[in-house]
Amino acid sequence: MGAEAVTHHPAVLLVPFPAQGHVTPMLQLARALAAHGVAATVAVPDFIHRRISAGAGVALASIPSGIEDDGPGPDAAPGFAAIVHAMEHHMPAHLERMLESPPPPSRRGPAVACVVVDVLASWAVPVAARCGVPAAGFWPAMLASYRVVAAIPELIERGLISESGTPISSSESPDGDAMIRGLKILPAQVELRTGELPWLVGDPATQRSRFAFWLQTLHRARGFRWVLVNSFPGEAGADDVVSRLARQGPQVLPVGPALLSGGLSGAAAAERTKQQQQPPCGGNDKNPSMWRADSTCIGWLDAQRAGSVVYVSFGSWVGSIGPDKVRELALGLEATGRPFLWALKRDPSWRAGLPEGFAERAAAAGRGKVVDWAPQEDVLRHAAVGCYLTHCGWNSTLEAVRHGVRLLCYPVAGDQFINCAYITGPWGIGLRLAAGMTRGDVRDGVGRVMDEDGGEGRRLREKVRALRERVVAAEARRAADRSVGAFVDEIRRESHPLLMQIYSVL
Ligand SMILES: O=c1ccn([C@@H]2O[C@H](COP(=O)(O)OP(=O)(O)O[C@H]3O[C@H](CO)[C@@H](O)[C@H](O)[C@H]3O)[C@@H](O)[C@H]2O)c(=O)[nH]1
Repeated sequence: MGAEAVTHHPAVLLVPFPAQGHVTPMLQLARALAAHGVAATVAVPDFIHRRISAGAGVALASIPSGIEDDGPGPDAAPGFAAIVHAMEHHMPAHLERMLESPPPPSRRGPAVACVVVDVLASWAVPVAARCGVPAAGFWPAMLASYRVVAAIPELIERGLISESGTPISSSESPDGDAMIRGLKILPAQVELRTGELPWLVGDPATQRSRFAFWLQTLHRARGFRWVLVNSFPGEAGADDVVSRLARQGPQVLPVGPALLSGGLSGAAAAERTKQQQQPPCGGNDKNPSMWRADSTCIGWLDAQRAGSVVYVSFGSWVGSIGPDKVRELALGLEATGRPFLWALKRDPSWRAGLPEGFAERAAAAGRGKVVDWAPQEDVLRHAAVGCYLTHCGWNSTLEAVRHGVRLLCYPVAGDQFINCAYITGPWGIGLRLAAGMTRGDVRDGVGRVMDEDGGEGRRLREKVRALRERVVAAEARRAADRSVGAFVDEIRRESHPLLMQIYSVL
């Protein structure tokens, strides 16, 4: 059987975790790889495949998941347990068939030189190993949060957490909220409590199962030759973290600014950098969204004063903060007297807390707008937006930095506490709301972030603009581009004409 000649364009199959905050950066990574001559295919579960397009230069493949598509809005997204079940029990056989089936001659594609697996989609690592294809990890979040997860064995060994991930009280911290700073896992100026570790989500049973998920992920991550991280040089302590991790295992390659530039290299990146240095409102990057964004948002923003609007969103994949907090947030927004745009899922667990007639009242007064799903990148680049009240998801954080928007943080789960610690600590680009969030906290927090007279708001704005300059700077982009290039060179060297083949269309 004569295999079709393998060109010098190695084929890479990318497998994201199926949530918006993971699919978006994986598509950006695919574009960055394509810009380096890679034939990139992103393989997503069927229920996502139906909703998105990959963009020029990148192919999209569908993996049957066994998950029913329940509806058009973000409220219909499957939960963590359903996703894990599909990933562990339904999708592996399909991926294996994809990697192993000899394609018909008419649909033959190039050999798969590498499978790039979202660290949270570690189910694909054993599949790649069975098929003899090397695996690289992709961490779509900050390097620091990767480091905290990678430190789980150390945290257990030092007695800070139990074998099931629960924080342990000690004489130094009787409440069990010991600072992990002393372990130098994070830079000294970043404060994270053990109660804010990424697996402590939900009730104790959920926390234990999340921790078991992480242990399994860490075990499988040993199969990675490289880990590509969606970080950037402005991340305090990043160099130290990279060298610590390199001593432990896979080569860590920070590729963040390349993703921010949408996968451009060379002259194109330089041109984009010039555009980015214009005031916000300039760019035109598409954020491939799983749901249709409310098209009236931008017109509404056009009618608001520059820097006057509070944008509120808790991302795509965060459990509800509960009706009481939603209510306090709504009343707090009203109490600010400022216009607001709130992306709030139609899911009853989020909407139940809204005071009766809240959205209608705000709309009638021309003061506020509540939508299911906003065109977030376009919103954040709009001159009317002066503050983003955020859950601190990593993509949202990057997007706010990219467009120079100050943050008011209400982290809810996972890596969001770590991101928040950077935002409010070393970067100084936002403030944090108290966990007990009352309407007064919201009113005062928004007031402080947007205050121009007292200086606090001005200081935050200067800091976010300075960070933005560092992140979009040509040198930062070149560094990320070099990381992507080095990775592509390695897989190009290692790829072999007789490696497995995949369907070119799948
Ligand atoms: O109305 C909306 C709301 C969100 N978005 C987009 O959705 C993405 C949300 O991503 P992110 O801010 O990272 O939040 P999540 O989707 O909740 O992401 C999950 O994955 C991230 C990456 O691992 C983690 O940092 C988060 O904590 C985790 O909740 C961003 O690109 C937003 O622009 C919209 O387009 N419209």
